Amino acid sequence: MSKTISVSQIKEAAQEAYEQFKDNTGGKNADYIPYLANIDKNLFGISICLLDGRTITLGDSSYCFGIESVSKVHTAILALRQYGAEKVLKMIGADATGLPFNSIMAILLENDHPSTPLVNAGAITACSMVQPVGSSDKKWEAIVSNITDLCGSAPQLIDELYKSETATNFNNRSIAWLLKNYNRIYDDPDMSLDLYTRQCSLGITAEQLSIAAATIANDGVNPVTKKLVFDASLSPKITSLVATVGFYERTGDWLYTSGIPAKTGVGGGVMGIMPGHFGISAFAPPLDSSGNSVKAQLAIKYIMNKLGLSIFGSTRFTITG
Ligand SMILES: NC(=O)CC[C@H](N)C(=O)O
Repeated sequence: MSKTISVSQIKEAAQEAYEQFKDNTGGKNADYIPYLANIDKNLFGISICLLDGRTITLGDSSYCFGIESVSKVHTAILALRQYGAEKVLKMIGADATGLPFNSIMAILLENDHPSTPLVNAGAITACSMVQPVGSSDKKWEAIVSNITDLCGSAPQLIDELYKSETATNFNNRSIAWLLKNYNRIYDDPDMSLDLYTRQCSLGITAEQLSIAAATIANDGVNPVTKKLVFDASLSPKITSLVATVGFYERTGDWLYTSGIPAKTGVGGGVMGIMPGHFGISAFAPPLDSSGNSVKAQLAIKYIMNKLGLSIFGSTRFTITG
């Protein structure tokens, strides 16, 4: 089957989602990172980036919030760019853990690898892999420049968030050293943890995340800047990582109900990839018990279902207008 979807239908679906969920009061801000507990819980933005570079934005889509775990996708891409798909599979893995994002149990159960770059353990490992190994400053430059390429504009470090997170990241410190115990940290553990914490503290907008998602959906070419960010062969690898574990222990429920691979962060952002068609992002701080934004989930699900889209469906669709 094939069908055509117009840009105005996409805009209408996004507008309806925004209206329908903007007053939803479900969920609660992350409170284990003090900075996030104090963010205005009413913020809500949606952004869709089409592969011709146009963006459809609603609400607080240019509000700069903590990227948090969505950055795991970006740095996984950097590791893939620097090492290639096979080495990333060997050095980190590409499996679901079925457990919360910060699980120590997951490492103990799988001590042969940290499972995936999209949970805390694998993301800290990915930071340890970033080249040049041994230089914190140069590694940081590479991380920021990769995120800038993907988003088409630079993220801004939220210093208060970085301090807040550094002062409270005891669980992640245990993860870094446990990984060291299993020879799964490829640089200094404290430096790798600091890079991970800093990248989570980068401020980003929903619009920027939708552009990054569209770059993945567009085989590595940023649809806004037209820059080739990564080799096209990496796109399906990235999307498969996101599909497998983007919502941690709730990933199956998410894919089943939304039909789109997406990655969440405790800052309230969600970034979804519709390969060959668009990138979508929504942002709202209150989270469910797994650390996934309640309103962002509702909005993206609504848009996908309203448009009748799913990466698992056989319908081939074209966007027109
Ligand atoms: N799920 C998330 O967004 C978690 C990110 C956060 N920086 C942490 O490591 O706990």
